[in-house]
Amino acid sequence: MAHRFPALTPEQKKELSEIAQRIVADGKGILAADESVGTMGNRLQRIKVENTEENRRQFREILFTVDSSVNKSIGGVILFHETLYQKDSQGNLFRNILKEKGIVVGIKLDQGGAPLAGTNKETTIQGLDGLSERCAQYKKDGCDFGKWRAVLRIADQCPSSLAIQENANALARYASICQQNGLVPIVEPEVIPDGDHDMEHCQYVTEKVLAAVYKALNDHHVYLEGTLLKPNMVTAGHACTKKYTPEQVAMATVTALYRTVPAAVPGICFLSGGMSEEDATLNLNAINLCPLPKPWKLSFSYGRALQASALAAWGGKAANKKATQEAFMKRAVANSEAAKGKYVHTGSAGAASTQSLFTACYTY
Ligand SMILES: O=P(O)(O)OC[C@H]1O[C@](O)(COP(=O)(O)O)[C@@H](O)[C@@H]1O
Repeated sequence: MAHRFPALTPEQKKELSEIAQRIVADGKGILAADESVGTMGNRLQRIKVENTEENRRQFREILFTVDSSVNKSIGGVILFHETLYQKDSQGNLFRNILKEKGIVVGIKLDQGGAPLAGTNKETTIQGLDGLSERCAQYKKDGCDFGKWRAVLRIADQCPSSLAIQENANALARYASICQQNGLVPIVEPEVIPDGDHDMEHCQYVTEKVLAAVYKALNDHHVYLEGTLLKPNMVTAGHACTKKYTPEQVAMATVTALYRTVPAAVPGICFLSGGMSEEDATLNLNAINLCPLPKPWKLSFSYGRALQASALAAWGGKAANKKATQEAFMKRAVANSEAAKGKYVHTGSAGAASTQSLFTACYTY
C-alpha cells in the first residue's frame, strides 16, 4: 500500500531523531525526576521529611544545580508538571538551569492508572484527552520529550491480553500525539517486579508486551527513529527465591529486546524498578557487555536508582547540599560508565547504594 498520508514532514522527523540521539549520546542517560506528588511523598517519608511543595522544590534545586560536568552523564531530565514551573532560590527556572547545562528537558504526560474491570486488578493509563494541547504548551515551555508509563503485572491470568493490547494502544496513541507536537515520546511499558515468578517467566511476558507495543506503534504510524524505549530489565520477581547474576539478567534482557525491538529505535533507557542503586548499575554494565547484537544505545532512565543515596544524604537539611550533590554525581557517573560497559565495581559502595528500593505494587 502506498504511503499516501505521511504522519510527519522530513523536517519534523529530523528534529525528533536529533532530540532522541542527543539524549542517549555516548555515555548519557536520563534522570527520571518526574515523581508525581504522591510518589514523591513516599520517597520523602523514608527520610522523614514532610511532603510539601517547598521540600520537593528544595531537593530538586540541589540536584539540578550540581556541577555542569553532570552533562557528560545525564542527557535528559524528566520533570513533573509542578517542577517544570519551579525556580531555584535565585529565581531561575529549573528548566533553564538544565538547558544551560545542555540537558534536554522532558515532561511526564501520563495521568495515573484506571482499573480494567473484569481483570485481576489490572490497569490502563489515563491522560489521552487533551493530550495534544498539553504537548503543544509543554513544547512552547521548553520541553523536547515526554514520558508515559504503562504498568503490567505478572500474576494469575496477568498480564491479560486485554491489558497488553489496551496499554500498547494507549502508548502508541500517546507516542503519535507527542510526535505531532515535536516531543520525542519515551515509551514505557513496565512489567513490575512484584511476585515470585522466575526470570524466565519475566522474559516470556516482557517479550509478549514489547511485541504488542511495537505492533501498535507501527499501526499508529509512529516514527521509531524519533522515540526512546523505557523498559524493565528482565529479572526474577521480587519474592523469587532463585537469584540470578548480572550476566544472566543481561542475557535474558538483551535476548528479549533483540527479539522484539526494531533496530530503528535509537535508544533503550531502562527503569530501575526497585533494584538497589548498585544492582541497577551492575546490571546495566553487564547488559552493555552482553555478547549479542545490540543495535541500539543501552542506557538508563532511573528514578530511585539515581536519587536514593542523594535523598538519604540530604535528609531535608540545606547544610547537606554538598554531600547530596556528591552522592547524586557518584551514581550519575557510575551509570554513565555502565552505559558504555566500562563500570568497575570497586566494592566500596556505600550502605545506601546497596539497599533494595522495592515498593510493592508500584502503580500510583
Ligand atoms: O508513579 P509515578 O509518580 O508515575 O512515578 C513512576 C516513576 O517510575 C519511573 O518511571 C521509573 O522510576 P524507577 O527507576 O524508580 O523505577 C520514573 O520515571 C517515575 O518517577
